[in-house]
Amino acid sequence: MNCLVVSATVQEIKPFIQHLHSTNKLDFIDLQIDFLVTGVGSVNSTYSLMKHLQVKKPDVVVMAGIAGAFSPKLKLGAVVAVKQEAMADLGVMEKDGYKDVFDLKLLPANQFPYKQKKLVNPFTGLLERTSLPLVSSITVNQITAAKKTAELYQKKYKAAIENMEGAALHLVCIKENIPFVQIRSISNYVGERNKKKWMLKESVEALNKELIRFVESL
Ligand SMILES: O=C(O)c1cccc(C(=O)CC[C@H]2O[C@@H](n3cnc4c(=O)[nH]cnc43)[C@H](O)[C@@H]2O)c1
Repeated sequence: MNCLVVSATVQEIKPFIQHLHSTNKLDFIDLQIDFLVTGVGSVNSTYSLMKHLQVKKPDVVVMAGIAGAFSPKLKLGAVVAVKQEAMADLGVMEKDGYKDVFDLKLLPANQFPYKQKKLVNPFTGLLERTSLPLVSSITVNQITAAKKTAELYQKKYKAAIENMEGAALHLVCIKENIPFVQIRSISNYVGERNKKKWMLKESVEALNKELIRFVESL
């Protein structure tokens, strides 16, 4: 089995890479792992993923990264799997409020690969296999720093977390019919721009613990 592990930055999967170098577990199982560090954001991740898929078709793609949470109900360092993504900031801010591409009728809400405006992971077996809480996520180009925007997104998309690459993974893998899963660890709360409050080290540690457990279970 070929597994592609994808992240926006190398820092997010460094402990996983170090673990692979220090274990001989993979010598005894049929699992080959490739890494892809895409750079931050949907444009970078779409390009990198498509470029990789042109030369190699993995049996499973695992995106691993940190994320912001909308509610303190999700604790910093908690690890979740994403069941669906929405592209939250693709639209227009008008006098009477925010309209996304679906509100603007530029995209039909159920046009493949969208289902009710969302990019839903159809590989439910893989999601269950993570044994992680399943959440709804939004993907943004700009980290949401304003409380008002955070409230707008949370209300409109009923999202628990936000990140900057997930929708690209969902769109590419659904369209290419490649099994995938997205695992995220909570590093900060959305709307809070003080990076000193981000629990980077702890969230990366928690993320990698789950990533190792999941990949070794494949
Ligand atoms: O500075 C570091 O040491 C460091 C270590 C690991 C990761 C980073 C990043 O900057 C990762 C950027 C990545 O994180 C996602 N993210 C995290 N929080 C949010 C958020 O509140 N809103 C949107 N995205 C978030 C995002 O996917 C970025 O690609 C730094």
